[in-house]
Amino acid sequence: MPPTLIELHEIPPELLGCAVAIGNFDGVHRGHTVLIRQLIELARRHSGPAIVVTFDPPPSAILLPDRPASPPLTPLSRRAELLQELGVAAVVPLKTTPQLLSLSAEEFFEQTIRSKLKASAMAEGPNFRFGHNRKGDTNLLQELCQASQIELCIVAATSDSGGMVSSTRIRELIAAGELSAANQMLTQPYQLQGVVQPGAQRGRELGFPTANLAEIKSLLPGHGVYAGRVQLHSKEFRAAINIGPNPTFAEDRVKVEVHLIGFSGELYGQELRCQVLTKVRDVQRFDSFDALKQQIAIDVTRCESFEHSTTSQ
Ligand SMILES: Cc1cc2nc3c(=O)[nH]c(=O)nc-3n(C[C@H](O)[C@H](O)[C@H](O)COP(=O)(O)O)c2cc1C
Ligand SMILES: Nc1ncnc2c1ncn2[C@@H]1O[C@H](COP(=O)(O)OP(=O)(O)O)[C@@H](O)[C@H]1O
Repeated sequence: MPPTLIELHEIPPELLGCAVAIGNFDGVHRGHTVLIRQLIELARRHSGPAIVVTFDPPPSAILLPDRPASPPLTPLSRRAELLQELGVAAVVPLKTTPQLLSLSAEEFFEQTIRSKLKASAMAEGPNFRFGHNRKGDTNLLQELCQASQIELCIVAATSDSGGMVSSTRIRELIAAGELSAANQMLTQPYQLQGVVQPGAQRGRELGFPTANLAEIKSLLPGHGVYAGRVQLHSKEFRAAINIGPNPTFAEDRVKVEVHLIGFSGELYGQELRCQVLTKVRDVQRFDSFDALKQQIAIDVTRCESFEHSTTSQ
């Protein structure tokens, strides 16, 4: 477990008296960044650390067991990493059990915020809900905090031209292949992490070997060819990524295939992190091996020259 992830029953004394934000923080988007900045300011004023309490798995996985759980934008370790980069001292993952979810809002506040963390301050968004059946809202939180002399800061939601910045909106955009729009809302470009496994060994014959990623624990973008970036051995490579089947070879299995532009070497078994920046085109069936090869060459040129721009946050 990375050092930023700390279990609630293992909180060291130096983390007590912290400023706390509670939530899923999936994706770690621009709205989360605004809230975390406020949290860090609170922590500074109270001379304590800034801590995020999150849920593993997300409560919806327990509350709606019949609905197939959509993979997260960020697995817990990535979420913790991004939050740490924003200045959070530790992330406390609460094991989401039916018992945890059956606690009333008051019990949850008493047990977690007051007794275990001895929080001095809290920051939450206006939609924050807590306790059994999501009964607790920001009004109740305000009352509980006041009674315990915990400073509470309700941070206004961040919006853009499409509405409120939210993990749900980002998830929908990613599933639809609209990575540029999704990335505008994220703190860092969307990342897939996986382990390179052998494929059909066709890529090298095409002149474009592709590292096939397995064990990906986050939401897959909709099928398509994407421009991306890979950090490998402290060097950055542009990448051309194919997410989807290989219809040219009548292969239906969905694969995530990453061609690292300008790299040669062996990647089997290695863990690879790949940022997915923008969609270049849909996956197509080509009439011949050569037609596919020609198109991939065009894709690679486009992906190589794609400049990812971030809005100032
Ligand atoms: C940039 C890029 C674009 C691709 N586009 C398509 C496509 O449109 N249709 C298709 O059938 N396969 C496409 N592929 C996938 C190739 O068919 C696949 O990489 C090749 O069959 C190698 O498979 P392997 O890694 O299992 O050996 C693309 C691959 C790359 C890298
Ligand atoms: N530029 C590159 N991009 C991706 N993989 C590469 C590259 N150069 C070499 N490789 C290696 O080649 C493998 C992919 O070759 P490929 O013929 O597509 O085989 P496979 O079907 O097993 O993926 C990768 O897993 C990696 O080990």
